[in-house]
Amino acid sequence: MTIAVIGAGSWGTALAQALAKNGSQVSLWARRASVARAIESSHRNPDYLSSVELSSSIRASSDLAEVAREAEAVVLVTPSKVMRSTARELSRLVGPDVPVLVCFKGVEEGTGCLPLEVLEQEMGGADRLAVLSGPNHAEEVAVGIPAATVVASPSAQTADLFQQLFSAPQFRVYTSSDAVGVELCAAAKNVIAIAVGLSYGVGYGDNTAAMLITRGMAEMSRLVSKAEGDPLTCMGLAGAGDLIATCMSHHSRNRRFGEAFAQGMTLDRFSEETHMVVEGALACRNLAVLERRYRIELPITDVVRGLIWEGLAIDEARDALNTRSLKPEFYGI
Ligand SMILES: NC(=O)C1=CN([C@@H]2O[C@H](COP(=O)(O)OP(=O)(O)OC[C@H]3O[C@@H](n4cnc5c(N)ncnc54)[C@H](O)[C@@H]3O)[C@@H](O)[C@H]2O)C=CC1
Ligand SMILES: O=C(CO)COP(=O)(O)O
Repeated sequence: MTIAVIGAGSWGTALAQALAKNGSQVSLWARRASVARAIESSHRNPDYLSSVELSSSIRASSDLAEVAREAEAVVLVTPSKVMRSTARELSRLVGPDVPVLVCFKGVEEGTGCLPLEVLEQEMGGADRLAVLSGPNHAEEVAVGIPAATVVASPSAQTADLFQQLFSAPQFRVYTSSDAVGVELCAAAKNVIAIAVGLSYGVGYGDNTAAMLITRGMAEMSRLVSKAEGDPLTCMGLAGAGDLIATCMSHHSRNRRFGEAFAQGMTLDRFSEETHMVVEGALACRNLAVLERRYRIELPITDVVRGLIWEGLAIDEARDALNTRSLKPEFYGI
């Protein structure tokens, strides 16, 4: 099949490579023409995963129309903040039955819409849409270190298609019908990873990290239940799996940002220096819409938002969490 991969950052590059190694012809869209040209001429992405030699079945271009024209399926790997504008542009370029897979992680600013909701509004056809998420650091997937992931879609046929396209001995792909659960876990876990990074950054220990991860799971479970996802998804690869990988791995930009922020780094400077996206920094704001809509408490998400965007001090954040009213462990789930 000919697959358009939209976004040539770390994850787009790794997924393009995975598809090409499985026999697909990949057309990779890079926002910057210089990156597309470099991939065409050297079979390496100069800015992301530059040590990985890319398959000759990957062609790159910065012209979205050229990349999308022949596509039999589309894989979206831009930052989440451009989900709607990208979907709108693609709706004019790809046919109404072309399957589309979301691989970015986040919810829409202002509306709290989940990615598949936004895509359905802009491109139509819920059954052709799917989301892929799991404990998958691009740096490891790109070099074939064993990993597993989940593809969720309202349509079993669409989930099966993407499962087939990506499955390899070193990359095990499960399917799920719970797209809502997978999308919410993907957005929420990045916020918790920032909290864990912050906690290590101020010198707290492994007990604190485990507390944040486990109570972060409670927040994810609350969100997923209220949004009528399947709470079991929180126990799976897209939930607990990705939460653990992101909170514990030094590959994680969210965790690294949290550590750096605790030591005085700003979000703008981190983004400028790394040229990488810190999805949790936006998600902590965007999830507040859902927190209000569902009348649930997301206390860790609240303090991360307070720290990054509202001038909350670390000591105030610690106290805000640890002086909450005492309650049974599984209250509100
Ligand atoms: N890196 C990873 O290991 C994984 C990343 N993801 C998700 O994939 C999505 C993309 O992240 P990465 O590939 O890691 O990117 P990255 O952080 O490695 O690089 C940023 C990418 O975003 C592009 N970009 C920046 N502003 C843009 C704009 N206005 N419009 C279009 N593109 C723009 C840059 O050109 C670059 O390709 C994020 O939602 C991330 O959470 C998901 C799983 C694993
Ligand atoms: O989603 C990821 C791993 O599954 C990547 O996490 P970071 O964006 O924190 O690097």
